[in-house]
Amino acid sequence: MTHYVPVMLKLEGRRCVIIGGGPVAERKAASLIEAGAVVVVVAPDATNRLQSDQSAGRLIWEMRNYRKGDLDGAFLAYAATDQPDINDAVVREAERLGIPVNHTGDGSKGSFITPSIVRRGGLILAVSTSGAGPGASRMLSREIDERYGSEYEIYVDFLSFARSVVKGRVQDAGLRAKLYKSLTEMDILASIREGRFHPWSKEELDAWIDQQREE
Ligand SMILES: C[C@@]1(CC(=O)O)c2cc3[nH]c(cc4nc(cc5[nH]c(cc(n2)[C@H]1CCC(=O)O)[C@@](C)(CC(=O)O)[C@@H]5CCC(=O)O)C(CC(=O)O)=C4CCC(=O)O)c(CCC(=O)O)c3CC(=O)O
Ligand SMILES: NC(=O)C1=CN([C@@H]2O[C@H](COP(=O)(O)OP(=O)(O)OC[C@H]3O[C@@H](n4cnc5c(N)ncnc54)[C@H](O)[C@@H]3O)[C@@H](O)[C@H]2O)C=CC1
Repeated sequence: MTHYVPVMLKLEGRRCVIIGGGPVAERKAASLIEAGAVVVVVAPDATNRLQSDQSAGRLIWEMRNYRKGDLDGAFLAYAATDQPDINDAVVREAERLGIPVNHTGDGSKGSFITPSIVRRGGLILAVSTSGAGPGASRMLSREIDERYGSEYEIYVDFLSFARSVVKGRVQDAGLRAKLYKSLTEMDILASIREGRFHPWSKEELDAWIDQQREE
């Protein structure tokens, strides 16, 4: 089995090209749109959702068959047609251009695959079976969805705010490490769950940093 390496891509403003306009293309497009990517769909027909996304200006739909050159300038590519030969040709073009490509009809032919995802704000929990069983990935992520509630979004927001203040204020790497460690050790999640948590103000954080500095 392929040993995949998960990465987190920042796609805002980047051109992502999907060849194909069926339900699978629709699913990939939805997550790219959410990320603020410049989404281009090339297909002679498209699902209702893709069409409404095009009408609303959320994606560009080239209403025609794939042709070589469609991946020019792309940061990421998806081969999502129901035609194995076409999907293979898209992968060949992407490989030639050095663009990461997802082959939706046979994951092992592309250079990346898509996990099933649960999001809680900045927290992302991704599940993949390395292509072995997409349905199983979906099932597992539904279990995760039930297990991890909205408190994680508040928690991650808090961490993001607290760490950015620490980063801006504390030059000493040793003290920064100590502060990060105590942030992770505080039982913030429990206090959010019990309704005891209130987001810290900048002043409260500053006071906490000063207190930790002295200890
Ligand atoms: C390799 C991969 C390539 C890629 O697309 O990146 C791939 C490939 C294939 N999927 C197939 C079928 C199905 N895929 C789903 C669903 C999802 N598939 C996704 C990812 C991946 N699918 C990548 C590997 C993920 C991993 O590592 O586990 C998810 C997680 C993410 C997403 O697509 O966004 C999304 C769930 C999103 C969610 O809801 O959370 C369902 C279930 C359903 O639709 O309800 C079925 C039917 C049931 C079944 O077959 O299990 C087939 C057979 C086609 C055929 O034979 O006709 C292939 C081709 C092959 O086998 O390679
Ligand atoms: N990766 C995944 O999660 C899954 C993958 N699949 C596989 O993904 C493929 C696509 O699935 P669906 O979206 O359900 O298929 P679909 O048959 O509904 O849609 C195929 C799309 O490809 C377009 N197309 C066909 N020839 C084309 C060409 N030459 N150039 C551009 N577009 C072209 C069609 O117009 C249509 O929009 C299938 O091969 C299926 O085996 C299926 C289920 C899940």
